[in-house]
Amino acid sequence: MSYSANDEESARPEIRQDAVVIRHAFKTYGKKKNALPVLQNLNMTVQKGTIYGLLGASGCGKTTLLSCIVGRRRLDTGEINVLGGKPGHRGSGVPGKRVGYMPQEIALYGEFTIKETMMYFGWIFGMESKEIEERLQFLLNFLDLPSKNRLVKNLSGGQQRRVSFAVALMHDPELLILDEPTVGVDPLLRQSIWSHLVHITKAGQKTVIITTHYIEEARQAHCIGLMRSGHLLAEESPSVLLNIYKCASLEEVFLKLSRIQSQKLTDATPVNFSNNISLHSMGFNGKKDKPSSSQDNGIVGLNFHQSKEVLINDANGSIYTLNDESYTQPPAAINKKTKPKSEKTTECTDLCNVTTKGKMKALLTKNFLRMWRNVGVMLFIFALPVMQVILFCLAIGRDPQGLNIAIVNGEMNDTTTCNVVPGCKLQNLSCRYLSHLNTSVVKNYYSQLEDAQDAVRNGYAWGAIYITENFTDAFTARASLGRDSDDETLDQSEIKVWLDMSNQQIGVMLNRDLQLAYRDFAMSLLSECDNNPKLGDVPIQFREPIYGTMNPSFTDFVAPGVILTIVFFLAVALTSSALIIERTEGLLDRSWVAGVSPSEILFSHVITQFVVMCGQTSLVLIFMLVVFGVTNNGDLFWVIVLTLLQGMCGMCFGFLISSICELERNAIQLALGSFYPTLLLSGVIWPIEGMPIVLRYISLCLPLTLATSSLRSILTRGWEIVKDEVYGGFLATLAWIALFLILTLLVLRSKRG
Ligand SMILES: Nc1ncnc2c1ncn2[C@@H]1O[C@H](COP(=O)(O)OP(=O)(O)OP(=O)(O)O)[C@@H](O)[C@H]1O
Repeated sequence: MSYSANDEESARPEIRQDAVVIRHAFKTYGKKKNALPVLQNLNMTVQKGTIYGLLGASGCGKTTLLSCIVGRRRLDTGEINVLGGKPGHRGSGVPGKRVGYMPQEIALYGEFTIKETMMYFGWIFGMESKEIEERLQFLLNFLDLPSKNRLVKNLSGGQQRRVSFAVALMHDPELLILDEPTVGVDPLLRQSIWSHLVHITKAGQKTVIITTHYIEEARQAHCIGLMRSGHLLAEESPSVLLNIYKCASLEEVFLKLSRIQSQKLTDATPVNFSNNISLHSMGFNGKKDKPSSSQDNGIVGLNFHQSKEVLINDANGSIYTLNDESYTQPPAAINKKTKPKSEKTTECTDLCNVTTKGKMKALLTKNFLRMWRNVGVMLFIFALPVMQVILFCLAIGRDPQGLNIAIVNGEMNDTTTCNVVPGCKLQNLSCRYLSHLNTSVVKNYYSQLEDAQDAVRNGYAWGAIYITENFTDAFTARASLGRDSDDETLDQSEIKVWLDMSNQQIGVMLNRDLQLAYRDFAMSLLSECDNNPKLGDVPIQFREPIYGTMNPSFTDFVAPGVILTIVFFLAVALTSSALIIERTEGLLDRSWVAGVSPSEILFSHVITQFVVMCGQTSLVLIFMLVVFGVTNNGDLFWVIVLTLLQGMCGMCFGFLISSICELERNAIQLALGSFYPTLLLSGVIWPIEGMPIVLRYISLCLPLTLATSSLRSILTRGWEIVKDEVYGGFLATLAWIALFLILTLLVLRSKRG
């Protein structure tokens, strides 16, 4: 036998306080000018201690209305009063623990067990673990849930909905808002859910607003709001509705009212339906609402009765209208004193405000537990920076080896032997020169210049070298005659080179090596003959450099930027979808309604990701500086601090992306899209001094640029923090962190409203 709220009707006190009062509510999504409002001049009154069934076709605005009641969204215009306060206002307790909200989507963490789910929400509501355990046991039995240790993702759809329902019931809230809780639930359990709702409202302290597509089950509600296209067509107790419309089912009532509304829209004239009962006509002052301008324009508002209505003022002060003799029962839900109370909440005591500490405990546990449950992903997250550093150090900055050179040496008897004559012997000087070419070069001998050049043309060699058959004589004559040397002597004493300069790095390196080989050759010869190798050297003396080494490596130049880029973009990757995943699964909404603020959510993610980032930063620095021996002449402390700060900066940038983007793929595109411009413009792989002046200024405005040059100065120059180029990088990074955080909070707040 069904247990109906209306069975309790007679036992109820007639005058009740209002739990929810909404007046003249308008709400539009998107651009207000062109869009049709989702809520249109909607009035609603939910009495305390009742079940209010909100019924209506899909898309009529039920969820929107509920989200305004729980403070998740704001009305464009109109007034809303929930539990004596305005939702979203400090001290109202809404959103917060006064409300239990079950959204339409499952909105649960799939990788949590039922118990962990309850613990998370229980802590957010400020409950003690023991209290949560007790409540959990009751809910497991009541909702016929499987073992509390089962993972939510492994439950059936119906079981997941029941867990979601259990979360809403967890803290025994004053106002329970349930968006289709009985979808996918078997009839027996559906009945027991309704019985429970009737039971908890019996004492008059708890209020339930419930939406359902099973219209008939709403017969058990104390009051029903029939909604269509953003209007409330009727707001009455089920028995009164059936009585007035002389229908056998609520479904019929709804169809009848819908037809009337459609007809009115077509006729653009007021419709007086047969019995002329005012179903919903009271304003805050207990008088009939003045027809709104929309009604004047022929859009149906709340009042179907435009005329012939009789206002009844009963002995209890309740006001209702009646023109139907068959109507005997006074409407239970109409209260004369429906004016919303002052925004200052009267009932929400300090107990309503759960401390940030409790919520942070819940949020941090949740974040770390999620990581732990995805341990494979976490291992990858730590392995990734190590792989990147190893690949960078192995693949970048080393001199190319095994470069083929095609050599035609006219002084050699055949193409296979080139005898170096040691000491001060002026014989086979070409071979002596070639012996100074370093080991990165592979010498291939050819007899004809044409063949050597063809080898370069066909990609078999990076350069062709041609030495004449009189090279030694001509070279010796040139050295002894000096300015008196004739052109032929000068020409014959030259080593002629044709390089493949299509690869700038290899071409420049071969150019350098060929010239260095000549310097070594000349110095060794003169040291043998004149005992003074300096005569053979170029007359520019490079003394020991003030910073760096005589042979600087490209790795040392790029490493600071690479360290920061790896840490920055790993943090971006880690955080750029963090909020989106929660938002798309409805979890963020649920946490907000439970009373968690955007800053608490953001802060909990910052702490969690910071821990991960510390691990990543340590690994990057250990592999860069210790394993691969990248130069560090500075203070390791400041290197660590700057790297961590850059990680923080990347993390905050990720949060900003995450808060802006609705879809994960958009966030990924934005994160990836920002990678290359940042890498190219931040002076990581090329000095910004080489950029056009405009780009240079743009470069200085990027988060990595000043930090990179700061870290480079610490590592290679060993500069202290007091140097402006060094602390400039720290200050710029801090400024970026602050900017990203502020923007994220602003975006989150605006989306919450
Ligand atoms: N975030 C949003 N942005 C734009 N339009 C939205 C948004 N949320 C809802 N709407 C639109 O507002 C209207 C009402 O949606 P709402 O979800 O409130 O309906 P509903 O009555 O709860 O539907 P259902 O019973 O199917 O859940 C729909 O036309 C929907 O497309």
